[in-house]
Amino acid sequence: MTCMGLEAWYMNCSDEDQRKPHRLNPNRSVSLDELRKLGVFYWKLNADTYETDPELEKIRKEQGYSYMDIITIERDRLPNYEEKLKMFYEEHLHLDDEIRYILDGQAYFDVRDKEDRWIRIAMKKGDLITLPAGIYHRFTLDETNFTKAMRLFVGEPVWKAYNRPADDFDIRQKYVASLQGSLKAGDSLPTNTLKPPPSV
Ligand SMILES: CSCCC(=O)/C(O)=C/O
Ligand SMILES: [Fe+2]
Repeated sequence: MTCMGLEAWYMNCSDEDQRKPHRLNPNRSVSLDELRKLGVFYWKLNADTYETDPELEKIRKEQGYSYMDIITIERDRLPNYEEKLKMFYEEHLHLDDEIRYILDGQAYFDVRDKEDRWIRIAMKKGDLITLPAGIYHRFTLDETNFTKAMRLFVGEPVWKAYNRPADDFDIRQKYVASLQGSLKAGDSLPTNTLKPPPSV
């Protein structure tokens, strides 16, 4: 299913090249609503005007995304390309939200659903996505082997990734509790569940 430009689906378990789509047969698509329930949020923007885009400015202000840089992921442009791609595709979590805006090219983010199944999210130019702190996920280029992405962060960026298993982290436990709707009074929610974007 295509939803305002974002397409996501459940993955098969084949050992084929990670850059292939890995769709089930028949395909089983995942809606924006289902992604939102996992704490994954999405905006569609005009990447051609990202330097002056008031809509991006508004999101950054509202969500507190004070930091930004741009990463180009391509064999001859990214230092230690192979090593980094391998690292990005290891299943991991972060202690903070991961916020990425695709300025050019395309790529996949994979996230685990509540039953620990992989969902593949196809990111295209103009897609801005936020993955909540504590969600297990990974990233890969697709068969076009190129993407340019803006990385956004609240405050000073922390890129540290914790590979699975990382279940003992407080943020992981809070994330899992938020999925089950069992947060206790006084617990803080993963950031994005507090600040959902307007519907797109
Ligand atoms: C598109 S930025 C590279 C991927 C990355 O930083 C990360 O943490 C993937 O999960
Ligand atoms: Fe990550």
